[in-house]
Amino acid sequence: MTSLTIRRPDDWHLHLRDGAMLEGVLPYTSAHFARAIIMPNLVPPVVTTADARAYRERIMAALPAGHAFRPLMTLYLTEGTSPDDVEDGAKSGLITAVKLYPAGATTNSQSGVRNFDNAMPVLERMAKIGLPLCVHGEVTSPEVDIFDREAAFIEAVLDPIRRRLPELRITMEHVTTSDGVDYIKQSKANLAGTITTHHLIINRNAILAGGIRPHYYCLPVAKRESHRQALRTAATSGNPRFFLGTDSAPHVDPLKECACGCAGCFTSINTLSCLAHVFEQDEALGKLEAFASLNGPAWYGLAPNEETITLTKMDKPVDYPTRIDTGAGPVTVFDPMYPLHWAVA
Ligand SMILES: NC(=O)N[C@@H](CC(=O)O)C(=O)O
Ligand SMILES: [Zn+2]
Ligand SMILES: [Zn+2]
Repeated sequence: MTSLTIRRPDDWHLHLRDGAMLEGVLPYTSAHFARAIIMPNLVPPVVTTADARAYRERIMAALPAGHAFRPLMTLYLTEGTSPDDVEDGAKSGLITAVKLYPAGATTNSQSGVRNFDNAMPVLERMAKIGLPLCVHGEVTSPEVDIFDREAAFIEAVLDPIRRRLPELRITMEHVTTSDGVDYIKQSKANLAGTITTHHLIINRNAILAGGIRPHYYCLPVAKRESHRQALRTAATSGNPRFFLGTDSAPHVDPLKECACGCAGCFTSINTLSCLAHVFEQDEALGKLEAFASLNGPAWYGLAPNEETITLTKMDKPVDYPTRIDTGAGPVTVFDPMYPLHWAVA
């Protein structure tokens, strides 16, 4: 197959940041994607419906002329979040989900949840009104090995929350382990998972073997090869519980290439080329539309996009920049370590 037309995709987990970085990265997402779930981990975080409304306006102001793009806003769950504010935001149509960061788990998560009991009133309200919870699923205890933090989270936090509130709809974000895949597959209802582009492509060797490569460092950290294989199988299976959340998370190069570099891979520019490559390799190009364009909207109760995009396989590799220049500084583009031949027409 040399050309593939699918419904226009959506990105169900995206970091756009703010200010000059927002202006620099948004056009790459809005060029290909119709909608995206916008992560609220700004500094300070997007905590209230008023914060989300103001952030949405800044995103719309940064949108290039002629791009149709709908940001789906989220609220950053804190122990002080008001259930009424969440319900108002959801009922007004502004808020699509609430995001749970265990405090200290990842970039700008200091204001996240420490004691899950304190978040229960909000979670109960969300279960009542059918508003999904997106979770960064890693425990933060220093005793737990960083490669085990996702599996530990499922047992220590996610499963207990689901037992307490079975009606709560939960999106397990950026699943990186076979434990996560199995847990989602086994659950009867109200649980789905997003998978990033980069976790389908790299395992932990990319970060550590032959030299330390900070641009492959993200959270949850990439795991061993068997986990990557499990993610590939899940993504290319067509199972409606799994869909694309790129977790494209730009940081300027000086903050990645230093003694204590930030976590995050910037993939929005070449995600669709990477995905077409991955799905073709696994003889599953016919399932790409389900993963990128159908399963996500179905989970969030939205219609799939009517417009389409066409991916074409070129003889010569597509020329992506190594890095882009934003007003905030240079940002290195995710390198899949092989040439990409699929291009978005
Ligand atoms: N994925 C990452 O490595 N980083 C994200 C935060 C997150 O999604 O955990 C970021 O905001 O930089
Ligand atoms: Zn995360
Ligand atoms: Zn993220």
